[in-house]
Amino acid sequence: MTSVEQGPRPAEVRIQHLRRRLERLMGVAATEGNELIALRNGDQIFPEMLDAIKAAEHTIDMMTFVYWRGQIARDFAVALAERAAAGVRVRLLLDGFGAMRIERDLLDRMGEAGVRIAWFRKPLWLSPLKQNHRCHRKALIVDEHTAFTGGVGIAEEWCGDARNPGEWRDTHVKVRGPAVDGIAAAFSQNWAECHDELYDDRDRFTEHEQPGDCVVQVIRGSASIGWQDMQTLIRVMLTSAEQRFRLATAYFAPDTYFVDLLCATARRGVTVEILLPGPYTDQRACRLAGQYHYERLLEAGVTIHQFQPTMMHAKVMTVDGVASLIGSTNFNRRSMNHDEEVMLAVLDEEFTAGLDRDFEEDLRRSAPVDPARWRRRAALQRMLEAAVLPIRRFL
Ligand SMILES: O=P(O)(O)OC[C@H](O)CO
Repeated sequence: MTSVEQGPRPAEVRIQHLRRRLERLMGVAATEGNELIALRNGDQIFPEMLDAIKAAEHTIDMMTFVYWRGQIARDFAVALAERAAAGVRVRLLLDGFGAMRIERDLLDRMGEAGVRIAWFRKPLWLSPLKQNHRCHRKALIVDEHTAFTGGVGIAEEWCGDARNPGEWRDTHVKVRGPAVDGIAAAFSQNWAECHDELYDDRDRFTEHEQPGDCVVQVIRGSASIGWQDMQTLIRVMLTSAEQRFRLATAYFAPDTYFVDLLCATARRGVTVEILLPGPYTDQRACRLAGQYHYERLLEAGVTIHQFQPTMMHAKVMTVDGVASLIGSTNFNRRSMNHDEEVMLAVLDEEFTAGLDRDFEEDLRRSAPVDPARWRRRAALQRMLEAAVLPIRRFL
């Protein structure tokens, strides 16, 4: 680890060191020549995804944790069904828990059009041991050369531009280039568990072009007992930070290891900024589990900001303005221990600067948690924080 006292090194040197560190510790080669476009909120995300689906000529693979209701849920179903009816191979992988609220008629319509739909670990069909391990990845891969991943779910909550509580704040990314393979593999890994057919003659397996400049490593997290790759990835990013570590997450409920690591990172002089949901969150127990740790984090110098206009649902981390993580992983035990996840490690100053600008814009619509006021919080709040401790490993 480089000590903060040594001062900043040129960005390209840090990027190269971080790249090699990640490649050797994760065992996954980074790819070059990727074009990445960050998409902010449903207004940008959904039209891009739907346009890509409508332009598909060979294959569409889509996986999602949330597939709920609303016009956007219908728009996706209609677009997928239309392409399947036109002869494109369309595969849709739905998490058996997260997508339970999908409307029956949409499933029927897609099925009749030829969309191959598979359910990942439908709760009642499984042993209790597997039910805790969900498919939380969000990925869309079109014609093997364009992919999307990030935080978005397919539901009306994600529509709009985070203007009010009905429009959640999220970030997704559109990827072209060799990194698409890693995202496609995240789909294939989970699809293989649920379906006999892994590929067919509509998969062309053609080479990727290099349409951009981004270096990207694609990391998959899988349910396991013991230490997980997703934990290693975040640990490397935190321990590599020399100046600034930023985290935006929907669900903040880490184990004590990661709380300690955040504190240690701040204590060695790195600016650690955390952006979390404020008054609007759909999982209060998870928020309480995270709030249990606020006092220690604030004492260590970590700043915590709560997003005010609506639910903050993005899953983004940036390091020193040179590298970023974006994907499906929340900063909680569920993402780091229990669920299938996919995260892009992007080693690129320009892309990271865009995410940092978004972060700063979000901060302007957030309220900081004041350490002195937090220490004086109500006894009831403290009791609620303690009350969720027994279930925190599932949050
Ligand atoms: O799990 P996420 O981060 O995809 O968010 C969806 C929520 O679980 C819905 O409650």
